[in-house]
Amino acid sequence: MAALEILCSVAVVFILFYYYVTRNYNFWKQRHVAGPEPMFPFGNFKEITFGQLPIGILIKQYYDQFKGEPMVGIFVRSLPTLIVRDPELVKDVLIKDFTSFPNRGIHYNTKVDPLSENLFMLKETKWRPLRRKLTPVFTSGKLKQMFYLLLECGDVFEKYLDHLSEKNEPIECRDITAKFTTEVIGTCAFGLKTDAIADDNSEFRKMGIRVFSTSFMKTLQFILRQSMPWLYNILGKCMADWVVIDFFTKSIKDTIEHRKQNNIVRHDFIDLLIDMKEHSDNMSDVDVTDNLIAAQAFIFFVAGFETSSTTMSNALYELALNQDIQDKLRQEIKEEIMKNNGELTYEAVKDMKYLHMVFQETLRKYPPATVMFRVVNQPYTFRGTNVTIPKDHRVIIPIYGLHHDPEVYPSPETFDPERFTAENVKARHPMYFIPFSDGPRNCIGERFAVYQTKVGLIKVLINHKVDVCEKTKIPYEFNTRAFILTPKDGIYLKFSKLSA
Ligand code: HEM
Repeated sequence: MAALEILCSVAVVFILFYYYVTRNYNFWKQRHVAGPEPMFPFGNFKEITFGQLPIGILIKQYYDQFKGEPMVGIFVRSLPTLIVRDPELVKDVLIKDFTSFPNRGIHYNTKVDPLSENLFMLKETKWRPLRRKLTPVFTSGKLKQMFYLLLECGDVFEKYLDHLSEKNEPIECRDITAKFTTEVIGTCAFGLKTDAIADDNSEFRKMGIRVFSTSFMKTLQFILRQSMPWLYNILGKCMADWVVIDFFTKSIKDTIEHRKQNNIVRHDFIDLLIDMKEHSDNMSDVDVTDNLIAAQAFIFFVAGFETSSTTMSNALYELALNQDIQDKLRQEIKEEIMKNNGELTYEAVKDMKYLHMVFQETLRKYPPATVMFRVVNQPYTFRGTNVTIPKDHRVIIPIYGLHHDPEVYPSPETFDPERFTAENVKARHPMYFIPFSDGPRNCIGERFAVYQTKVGLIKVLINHKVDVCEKTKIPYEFNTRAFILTPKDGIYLKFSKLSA
């Protein structure tokens, strides 16, 4: 009898759970939006739940499957979510109708994680004044002032490469490029000499690895934060990585104190953040505390080092596979430096047109952020359609799908910088190339990323030839669990010093 009761209870719980998860599965049918059939209990996210595919690649499969549709309705487990395919509608979401889509829908709680009070996570009311204050930090004028810091890091990197290439062994590019970008961001965002390039025990490098490592606890924390925010608010503090939080908070607070006491001016992010604190007028209800400053420096570090280092590694990988492109690029680099009296200046980098094409093609083929999320803050009808989504529903911008659309980029897996001649760019809808996104909430660090990545590439290519070797995986597999598009294993290449 007891067994029967238990069985009945289990059946009732299962039926309730089934009903709860599938209650919305008609959502897109009712709105006549095409999409794949959802599967209980994963919706259309089975591969993500089991870590079988990177999110951008799964979304690209739906993008390809529903060719010709302006949008595709899917279910993130039980949550109706819309993939926006049509580039005009993408433009509406990101730019024209931004007032309806200002948020990414990431839950955060500063009591649980003090560094979550950052530009990437904040909701519109706090985000707007902060973004307005931080935008001048990234102007070309400010970047020009900071360029000498990039060069200093570039010089250390170049020496390190000389030393490594002498060993004549395969070099793991993801590691060396991450050391370079850690040093750059550490220098610019924290005002510290991180020793990330030369010292394998650099604390900043260790923290960088720790922030981007994947673990069961991190996945659980992410799922909890997004699916059960109330429970995250209770348990999140125990799950947060306090080693990372304490390290970054202390580093930034110590630096600010040291600068103030010694009247140090370096024209880097820290100076600009201190300035923001001292002139915190027009910040409406935002209280500019040391913690808020630390959270911004932290997000510059997190959003800036892995994205740029992965881009550098991917560019080197493609250049090793395409020696003609590498030769042409090196030729341009040498010519532009010669034109500037043998110096690598901000202007010289700006004038390297072919480098820009290689950089863009790298980001087309390997966009580090493969999708973007937005949450609508009021009922919204997509232009030219009868499709209305209610407040608080999510949309996905399929960056990887758009970048790999064969009708826009024939043979999308071929690496071809010529896709980015001025003429070819003009002939395409601009929303088919959005590695940094677009509109008011795009990547604030775009300009910085461009220069950091280019200086790193120049420093490698000016004196070294990069080749594939026996350890190079062609093609390489993607890491299916990381949010940023990264290779599963390292990118091993051979570096040979060129004669002067
Ligand atoms: C190749 C390098 C990079 C790529 C591909 C990249 C891409 C992106 C993308 C796609 C977004 C989301 C935009 C959206 O949702 O519309 C973003 C946001 C952001 N990125 Fe980057 N990023 C890069 C480097 C950097 C760097 C170097 C920094 C800082 C120094 C940075 C700081 C940020 C911040 C703070 C945000 C949030 C902006 C906001 O919400 O207002 N990123 N980035």
